[in-house]
Amino acid sequence: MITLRNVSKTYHLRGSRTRLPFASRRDTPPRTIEALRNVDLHVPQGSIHGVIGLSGAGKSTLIRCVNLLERPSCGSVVVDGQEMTDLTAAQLNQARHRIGMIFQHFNLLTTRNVFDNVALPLELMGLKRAAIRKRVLPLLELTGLSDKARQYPAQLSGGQKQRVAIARALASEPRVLLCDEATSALDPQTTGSILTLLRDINQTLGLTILLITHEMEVVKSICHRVSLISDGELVEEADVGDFFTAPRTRLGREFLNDFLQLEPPKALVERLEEIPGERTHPVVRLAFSGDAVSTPLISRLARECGVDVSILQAKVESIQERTLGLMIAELLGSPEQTRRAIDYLESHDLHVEVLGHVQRND
Ligand SMILES: Nc1ncnc2c1ncn2[C@@H]1O[C@H](COP(=O)(O)OP(=O)(O)OP(=O)(O)O)[C@@H](O)[C@H]1O
Repeated sequence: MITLRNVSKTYHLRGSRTRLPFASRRDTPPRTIEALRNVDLHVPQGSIHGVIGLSGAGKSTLIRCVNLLERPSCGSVVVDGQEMTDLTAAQLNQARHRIGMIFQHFNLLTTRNVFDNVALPLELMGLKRAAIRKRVLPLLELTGLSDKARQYPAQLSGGQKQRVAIARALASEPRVLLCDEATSALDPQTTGSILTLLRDINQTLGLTILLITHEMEVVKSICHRVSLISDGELVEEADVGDFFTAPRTRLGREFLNDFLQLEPPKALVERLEEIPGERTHPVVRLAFSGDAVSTPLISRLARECGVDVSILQAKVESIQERTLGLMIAELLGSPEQTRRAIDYLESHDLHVEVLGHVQRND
């Protein structure tokens, strides 16, 4: 439904030279910022795809390139089979009816009530008042705003404002919804209700959703797939369950550890050595899902490999329909025994990451 191929975006900072003395302008190259570099992304129809990254990584630029609010410097943007970069201004206007967008700060018109905010895109499309009513009323129902139709944005909570924005984005019956940090201004409970609404819309209307966020909670709650953006490049892409089990990049692991708060104790981290020695034992991070969650693997590990397991931290997370177990543990035994223990865990589909090795105290 959305395909970006080799998309780059460079901003040229105009005016950065005009403040310089005239004689030096010629010798000072214009400053440029490469906000996106060679981005490839495919979001299939009906899926929810999250792009997560730190501030300044290029998330907003990326999502704005999809509906050409930002025109890419090069590359191809195909939405619903249409190459967006080839369209004339009038064609682009038409194409944007098929691409709804919501924003962090809602962008509602303060002088219009809820009904009229939702009606706005339909008025711009030239629909008659009766046809507009026919579209708007079910949308107010869908977003839980039927009793707020005559209220103005100033009379609404943040969550209600975002519901209005969602209803407005859906008014032109888009095939795609772009969400630009849609829950970042909301408290956790309201965030939850907006995410539930987005998931319902995705399921009932089959709407394809591309969202950008810096919150792992958003990715965990509703996304099917996730991409990680860093310095304008997509550095990792995975199914959400796989990403939470075993992120492949250092940045991915940092996001996950921050979110799960699952780190070995600080005193232990200070003693961690990279290279194993004769008298060290490994500290491991284990991630397991599916059958492994309910299997007594740790006691079997002790029985079958002869190692003791000292659990430092453990957690069970629900990632949509999947249960994910996470643990940080020391494997206590000889180098041969702990090697066998890691092989045993991997053969039972656990993801094992050796965080380092600590000297034995005995
Ligand atoms: N209109 C612009 N002109 C010049 N530089 C820009 C413009 N918009 C964004 N940038 C720069 O491009 C880079 C990526 O910005 P972008 O807003 O896409 O990041 P982001 O990941 O959305 O950040 P945040 O989460 O803080 O909003 C940054 O270095 C930013 O300063």
